[in-house]
Amino acid sequence: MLFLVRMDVNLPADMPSEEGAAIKAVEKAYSQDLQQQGKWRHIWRVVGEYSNYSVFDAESNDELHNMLSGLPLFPYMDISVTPLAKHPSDIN
Ligand SMILES: O=C(O)CC1=CCC(=O)O1
Repeated sequence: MLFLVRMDVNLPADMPSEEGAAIKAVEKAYSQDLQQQGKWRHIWRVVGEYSNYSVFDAESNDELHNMLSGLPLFPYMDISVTPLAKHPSDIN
């Protein structure tokens, strides 16, 4: 099952830069592990925003929730999820 996910990141203004950099490094490793597993199919930066659009391939809502809630930046994110279905005009 494919899901379009938008993540808007809001780090606290008073978070020390070293702490922010450390969380971002762990976030990157977490994301790249899921990408290597084929679970996190796409990640695109939203131009001009600290946001991304991603496509996840999860077997269930619960699996997607576990992946998203495990993000190191999860406490600092607003996340919206759109389930995707096959379009009847898709030739693939
Ligand atoms: O930078 C972002 O959009 C947040 C994020 C998600 C995965 C990652 O590596 O960064």
